[in-house]
Amino acid sequence: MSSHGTPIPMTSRKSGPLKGTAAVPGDKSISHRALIFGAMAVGETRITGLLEGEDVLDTAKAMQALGAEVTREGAGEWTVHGVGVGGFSEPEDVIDCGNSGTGVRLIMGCVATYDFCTTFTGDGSLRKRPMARVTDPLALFGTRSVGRSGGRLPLTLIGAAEPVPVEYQTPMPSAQVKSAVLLAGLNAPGKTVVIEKEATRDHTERMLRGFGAEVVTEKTPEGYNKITLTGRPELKPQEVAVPRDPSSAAFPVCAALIVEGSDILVPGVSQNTTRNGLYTTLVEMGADIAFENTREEGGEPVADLRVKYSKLKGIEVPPERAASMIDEYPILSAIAAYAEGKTVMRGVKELRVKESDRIDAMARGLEACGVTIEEDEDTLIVHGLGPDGVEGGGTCATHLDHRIAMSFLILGMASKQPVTVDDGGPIATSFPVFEKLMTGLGAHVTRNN
Ligand SMILES: O=C(O)C1=C[C@@H](OP(=O)(O)O)[C@@H](O)[C@H](O)C1
Ligand SMILES: C=C(OP(=O)(O)O)C(=O)O
Repeated sequence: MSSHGTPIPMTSRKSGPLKGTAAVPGDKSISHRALIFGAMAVGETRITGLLEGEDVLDTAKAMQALGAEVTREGAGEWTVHGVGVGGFSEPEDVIDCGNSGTGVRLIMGCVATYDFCTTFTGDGSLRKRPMARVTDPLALFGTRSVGRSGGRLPLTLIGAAEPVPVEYQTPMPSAQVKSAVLLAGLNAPGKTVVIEKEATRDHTERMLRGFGAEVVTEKTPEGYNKITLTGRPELKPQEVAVPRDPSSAAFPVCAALIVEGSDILVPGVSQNTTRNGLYTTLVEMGADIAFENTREEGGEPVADLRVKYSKLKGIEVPPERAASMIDEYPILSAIAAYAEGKTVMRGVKELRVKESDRIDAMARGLEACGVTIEEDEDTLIVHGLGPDGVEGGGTCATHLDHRIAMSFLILGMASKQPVTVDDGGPIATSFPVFEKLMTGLGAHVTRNN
């Protein structure tokens, strides 16, 4: 279900060998940022390959509400006439970010250092997610906020009239929190500093440099990342070619690994070390993946992945890898059911505050499909049943979470009984062509009404 629609139950069942090319859509993180930075540049930014998923479309609307001109020119082709740093105007209505944590948290950063008021809301999932992790550091700039208990949406930000620059160490590994602080720092004088203990995706830093801001990343003596941004730059419009999304690529890649006889090509998968933890993990599990034609696309290192059906073995995923594959744990836990032995995922408590509590959602759905799991606050362990051992047959609750929906639909492509999800609608937030793309490879996935 999208923010306001009716649920769309979907079912997948044992599929023939998957063959062909899986060209997944544009990267969600980079798409949000291309629109936001375009809106803050002076002049016309051109974007190609933009992900036209609901999350990103909500960010496009928000940029319009703040005064930028955002136009769709063709499939994935967009232009943004930016207003320059300091140029946003007070939105006339509530900003609805739908299902998107990235959208709402980055846009909170954008408006935090403007002398005006912005009210945010979102769908039933987003209204449950914690926002104090962003409003706390924004308060250091002088921004005030009033939200529901626990800092939940709907929430109003009263921007700082005379912002001061900030130095902040993020208490959890979060690119959204880091980015919110850096974005607020754009309209503050002087240098804003963010320190992160564990490296998280670095698209904000890379792209802001591309738009002409001064952003310096150094290592502290303890080995932490220290990012220093010089405020009030003039951002120059760019041509942004959005690379494909490695988090979406994970679904056809993992499907090919568990569906017998599969052999697919997944072009342009990011090798950015802040994003590619899943691929390292899959290789350790014994996946037959060839990384071909390594090159640069849209400022990101990418490779074409040739993926073949593989006998997987369970492993212990190093906790320090978590940030680089945080959105991929649901699909990893699904295919871990097909491995020999157990797959241990520790240091993953951030999964509990995503679109759903992803540890709980995966645990309950896997159990409904005959898989034994163990969990605690920060851990998920899946006991693999081997390539032919997964029963399936469950109906899995997706809790308005696209990655949970897609993970269970992939699970059902190799299980003995079909797997149903109660609502595949949220898939449109990040991967609107999922069903078409998977069907095109030979997978059996259908809507039930
Ligand atoms: O900055 C981003 O684009 C994102 C950061 C991550 O969230 P956290 O910052 O909450 O870890 C990730 O889960 C999300 O899908 C996208
Ligand atoms: C966590 C995710 O997104 P967001 O936080 O932007 O809602 C995701 O896409 O898996």
